[in-house]
Amino acid sequence: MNTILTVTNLTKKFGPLVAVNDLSFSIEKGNVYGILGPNGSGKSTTLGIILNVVNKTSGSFSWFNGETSTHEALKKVGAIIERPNFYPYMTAIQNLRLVCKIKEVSEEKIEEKLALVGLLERKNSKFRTYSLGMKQRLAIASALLNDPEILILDEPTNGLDPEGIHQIREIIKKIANQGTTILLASHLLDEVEKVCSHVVILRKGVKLYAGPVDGLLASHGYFVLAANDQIQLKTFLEKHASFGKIEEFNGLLTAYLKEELDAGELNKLVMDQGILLSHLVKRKESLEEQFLTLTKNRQS
Ligand SMILES: Nc1ncnc2c1ncn2[C@@H]1O[C@H](COP(=O)(O)OP(=O)(O)OP(=O)(O)O)[C@@H](O)[C@H]1O
Repeated sequence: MNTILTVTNLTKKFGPLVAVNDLSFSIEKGNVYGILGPNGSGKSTTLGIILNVVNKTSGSFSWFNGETSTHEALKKVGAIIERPNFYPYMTAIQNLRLVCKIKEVSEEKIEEKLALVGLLERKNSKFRTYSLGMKQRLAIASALLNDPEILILDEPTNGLDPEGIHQIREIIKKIANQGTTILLASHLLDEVEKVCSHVVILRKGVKLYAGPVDGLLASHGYFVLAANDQIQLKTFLEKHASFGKIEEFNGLLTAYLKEELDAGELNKLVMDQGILLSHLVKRKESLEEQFLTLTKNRQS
């Protein structure tokens, strides 16, 4: 594995408030990571610490297996953690030339990066004439000028309209497909579900889950059922090893699976018991439902 970042037992306190609480996770090359959590869960603070703009209280983090100093490592990191800020009366291309001078990188990638974010045709327009979405896309182009190993984005679609949101998400996917590792903070479940391969879920600075988005989605799901003899059906399901919790609501039984079982197999199993189903639907919990379950179970 090619590890880009390792965070170990990271804690940040602001006075009595623990903004990040004993957080550990790692980032491997080529994946798209989301840090997901509601407002105030510690996402921006975590990004600030790994980018050396916020001091940690305890714990550690190490870039690229600790092969270089953090200062050197951060030259291989592209980050947008604030609202895009460029000179309003300068054009996109003039602004990016200035960024190249400041970052001491060559200007040769400017047009390529403007094309990547769909701004090549507007390269000679002044920054002040840009929409918020265009400003955000210019910020992404700017962060990519030195072909960083990893791109870090804090709430990249905040404040954008649906079209702007869609454009940014498509650009993030395109950048990821070119092999750049991405870490983004978001409070939007569907954003993480649509864009990320991996997720770290935070609540009040505490990690609730870290791993593949698919892993979180790979619960075995549940059946919603009704039968001619509901009591017999419930008794059968309670005894069957494939099922965990069984709930009854509005004349329907919800039976949560502990292992894979498809609807056809279940139908046959209950028919063999002489039970006739009048309702049979198999569903999976959405990421949102799983997220709510996770956070509900940990309420302090
Ligand atoms: N400089 C600071 N001084 C005091 N408290 C702070 C400071 N920065 C952040 N906090 C607090 O730390 C907690 C985590 O904030 P953080 O901004 O990291 O959360 P977040 O998940 O990024 O949320 P948001 O999306 O709202 O920014 C919050 O309770 C916040 O009020």
